[in-house]
Amino acid sequence: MPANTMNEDLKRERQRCSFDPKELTYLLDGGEEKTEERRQREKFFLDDPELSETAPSDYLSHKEKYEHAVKKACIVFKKVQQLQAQGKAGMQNFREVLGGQLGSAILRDGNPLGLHYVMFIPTIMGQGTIEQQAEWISKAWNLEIIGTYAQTELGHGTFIRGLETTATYDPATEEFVLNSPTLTSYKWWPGGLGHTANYAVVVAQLYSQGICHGIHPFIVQLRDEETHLPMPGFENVRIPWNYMLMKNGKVLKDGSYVKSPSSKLTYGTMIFVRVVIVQDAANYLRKAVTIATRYSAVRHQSHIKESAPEPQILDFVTQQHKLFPQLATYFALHYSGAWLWDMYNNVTSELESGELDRLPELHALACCLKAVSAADAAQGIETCRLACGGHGYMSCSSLPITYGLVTAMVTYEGENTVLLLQTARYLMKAWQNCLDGQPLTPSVQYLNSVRRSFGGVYHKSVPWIIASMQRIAAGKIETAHRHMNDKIKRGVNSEDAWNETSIELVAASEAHCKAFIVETYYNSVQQIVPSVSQQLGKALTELCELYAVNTLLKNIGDLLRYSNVTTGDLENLQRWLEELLAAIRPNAVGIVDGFDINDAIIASPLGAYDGNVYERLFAEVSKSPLNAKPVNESFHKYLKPLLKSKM
Ligand SMILES: CCCCCCCC/C=C\CCCC(=O)SCCNC(=O)CCNC(=O)[C@H](O)C(C)(C)COP(=O)(O)OP(=O)(O)OC[C@H]1O[C@@H](n2cnc3c(N)ncnc32)[C@H](O)[C@@H]1OP(=O)(O)O
Ligand SMILES: Cc1cc2nc3c(=O)[nH]c(=O)nc-3n(C[C@H](O)[C@H](O)[C@H](O)COP(=O)(O)OP(=O)(O)OC[C@H]3O[C@@H](n4cnc5c(N)ncnc54)[C@H](O)[C@@H]3O)c2cc1C
Repeated sequence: MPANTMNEDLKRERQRCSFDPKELTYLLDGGEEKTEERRQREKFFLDDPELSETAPSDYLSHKEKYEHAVKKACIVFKKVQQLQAQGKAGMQNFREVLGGQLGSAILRDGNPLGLHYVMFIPTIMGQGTIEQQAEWISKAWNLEIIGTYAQTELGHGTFIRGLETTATYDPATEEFVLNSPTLTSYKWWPGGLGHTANYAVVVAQLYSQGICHGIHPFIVQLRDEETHLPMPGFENVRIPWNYMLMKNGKVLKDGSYVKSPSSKLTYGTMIFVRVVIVQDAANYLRKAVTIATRYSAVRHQSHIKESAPEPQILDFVTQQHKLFPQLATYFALHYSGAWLWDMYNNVTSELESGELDRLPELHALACCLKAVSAADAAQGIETCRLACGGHGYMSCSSLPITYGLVTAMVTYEGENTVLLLQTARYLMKAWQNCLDGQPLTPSVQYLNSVRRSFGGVYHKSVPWIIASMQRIAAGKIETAHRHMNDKIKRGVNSEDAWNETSIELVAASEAHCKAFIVETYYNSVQQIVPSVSQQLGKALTELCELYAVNTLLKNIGDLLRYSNVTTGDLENLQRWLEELLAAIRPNAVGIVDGFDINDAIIASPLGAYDGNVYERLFAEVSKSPLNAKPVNESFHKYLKPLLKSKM
């Protein structure tokens, strides 16, 4: 590959960008100093020869992939420890390096230590007493033990009250006896459970004095700390009394049970991971859209005008319509995720002082935001893949693997439909409160004002779109509430009525979440614009407008159903969409440059900063062992005899 050459199209794109991409980078990182720290941190890991790929892992066996992953995870861990010793890394960096964008670039096939940092340690922090934290956290932090989070069983993932593993307290020995007696009670899915972890937080039904007290977390040793041999299986495994995490519900030594202030505090780790997923989904989407945007600026194909040369495919408006909403969606999820993270931290400190009031609202928002961000990021990444034509299908483009990672988010940490129904539960209560004149929490305040007016004359502004989306959400919430209550009045019991109305409940929940995202995104941009250059402010505003217009236009049916919008208004919206695509076009490459994703994290010949797509693609395929010899052995073994026999 020619060294140090920059693709001419990308050079031109960079010259025409109206703002300085560095300004966007600093904004996203939280300042120039933070950008420098991040870049140094990335360099520290990515420049390590032991961590860089010698060959793409696609050509390794399953076993080899696992072994490479463990080796790299250990190197990464030691390097994080070095940073820690220099005061340059904390828990957040562990998560970033071991689970986030940087981690997934180093450990392309998954991180055997991921659950240790993302769930095992956070569960001990959130569910353990001070003494338990003191005992376990430092061991876990220093990797003297390796943990995972074992909740899901072969028979149950969603319905955790149905878990079958039991933990029965034996006051005579002051131990819990854990049992997974059936095939369906096998712990199934926990990351690292197979070969890596030697401890787990096991979620089990607690029995004491003959009474079941529901699910609780227990620390269980899985493997010998020296030999790593598995401990005897899950039949009557005894663990000491203080291995039950007892910050919330407790069993006293005599076996009496002390209830938690809320049984849902046991579900705290799930809220934490859902909150983290929103940011993570956004980051994967920005990686995919960086690849597809740079590729679309370099790739020339077909004609717009017969008389002109083949254009960059980014000049096709349909291509812009595929990619620019993904750029905007990244920002929408980024700002909503940041908002949710703040709320999570505030509510968590309130919980520490015994205030539980805001937990239901946090749960409702975390559920729908996790569901919508995972689904939209997955769909957006798939759109980016398709936007790269055949080359997007290639594994080396990194788009299929990125899609694979994000589509898993739709299922884990609460399957999306199930989570949207949790939010719907909250919305049904909110609507009832609204009807009864009861106070509403901030995220559903809009129900009051929308209930008073279903009107609103079109004007070309994001606030009009927010009001329209709130109208749609309120309309859907009202419809689902009314239909469910009609059924109940006709004698259907409330559980069946819920199930029969669940399509509308899920739709109401999604609409509520989309309205929340647009509003949060808009408010964030409004706050940012005065503090950045006029050019960047304009670019950020255009993206926000695009997200709002495009989201509304994807819901034309709902808009017609729940508002007094006219067909003329819809035409105005379509024109606005097209104007925004044209306005964003010159800045598209600048925006993805502003994301400042290191080429080693991009890991795609289609999306490198220099735009040498074809040279890099060629170099990539030449790494395949299949291309090492001109004739593969299988020709002599199988094809040749077959060809001969036909003669
Ligand atoms: C940079 C780092 C990147 C990190 C990226 C992450 C990578 C990690 C990779 C993989 C991790 C994957 C790990 C897992 O998947 S672990 C397993 C996760 N499992 C789940 O999420 C299970 C989903 N199921 C549930 O959450 C629940 O069972 C349920 C669906 C909510 C139903 O529970 P239950 O039947 O008990 O509850 P009800 O429906 O009856 O509701 C009762 C009331 O409780 C409220 N509720 C429910 N959950 C919570 C909660 N978490 N917090 C607060 N309140 C909660 C619910 O709203 C009801 O309230 P009400 O007032 O209406 O009665
Ligand atoms: C990659 C990956 C990693 C994971 N890591 C872990 C881990 O580390 N630790 C761990 O404990 N678990 C882990 N899990 C398990 C994960 O949390 C569960 O798979 C998830 O919670 C979904 O549960 P399920 O598989 O039982 O799906 P199911 O609940 O069986 O879902 C199947 C279908 O039934 C529907 N459904 C179920 N209940 C309802 C309902 N009440 N109303 C309407 N529809 C419903 C769903 O919408 C879905 O369409 C992981 C899973 C994956 C895929």
